[in-house]
Amino acid sequence: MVQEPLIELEDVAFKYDKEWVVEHVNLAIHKGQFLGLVGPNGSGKSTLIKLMLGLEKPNKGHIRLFGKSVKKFNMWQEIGFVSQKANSFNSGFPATVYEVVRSGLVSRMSIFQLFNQKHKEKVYEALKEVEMEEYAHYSIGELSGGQQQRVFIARALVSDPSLIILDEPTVGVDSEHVTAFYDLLGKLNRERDLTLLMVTHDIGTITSHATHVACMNKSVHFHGSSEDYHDMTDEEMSEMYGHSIHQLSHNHEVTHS
Ligand SMILES: Nc1ncnc2c1ncn2[C@@H]1O[C@H](COP(=O)(O)OP(=O)(O)OP(=O)(O)O)[C@@H](O)[C@H]1O
Repeated sequence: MVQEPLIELEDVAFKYDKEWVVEHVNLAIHKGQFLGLVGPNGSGKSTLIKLMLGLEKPNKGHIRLFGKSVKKFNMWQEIGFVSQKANSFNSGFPATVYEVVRSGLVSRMSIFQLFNQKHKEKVYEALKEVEMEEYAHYSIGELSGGQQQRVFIARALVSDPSLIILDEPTVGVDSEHVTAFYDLLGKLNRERDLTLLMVTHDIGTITSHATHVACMNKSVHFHGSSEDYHDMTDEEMSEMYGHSIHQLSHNHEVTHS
């Protein structure tokens, strides 16, 4: 039996005002995939994520999560979200790493439930998965950008989601820690069978970690395996990214002109 996609977009279009920012998007993300969503600035990637999370409503088309229309979807504990703004705490922010991760459990609990020993174990399990156990009692603001993002992955993991969506999570992460961050995501994808959707500008890095790549510029111009993405010609790449971007080399590192 073919499994239903965890996320499915069918001919989705959206505009904030008069101009369409997302057009004719068809995209399916299946269980076990690690999909990198790339595209130039302003190409609609974050908007697409907002549509998937039900934060904006499409003007046209259909969005299904776990086989259900996003309008009726209520299993939000199945979807974790890590944003690019997560790592912006200053050093005085009054929460420990433990408290930040534990807050990921709140949506699962009724207001009458108290945090118990089981919840404590779950928090430590999640911290262990991101190799941040020994930082449990540090203030979140004391940590580096890369460490804070690991804590936010733990916060997303603590409610045992099937899917985590990340919107440019490496913004603010030192370049020497970016690879380790991608390695962690790759490990969670393979060993925990966690499905990942990640918006990123790190075109070179994402293709060596993600199983699939989707490139968008209002609509999706390419969606396939990372291997197929590597096989694209320079002409196909330039066409997709438009004239404001020059391809520097065939490993798909691009720069803006
Ligand atoms: N709240 C909003 N109201 C009006 N227009 C918006 C809003 N948010 C985004 N836009 C516009 O929609 C278009 C798509 O923006 P979006 O942030 O989705 O692109 P993006 O691909 O995520 O960009 P980036 O890579 O720079 O983060 C842009 O032209 C942007 O200016």
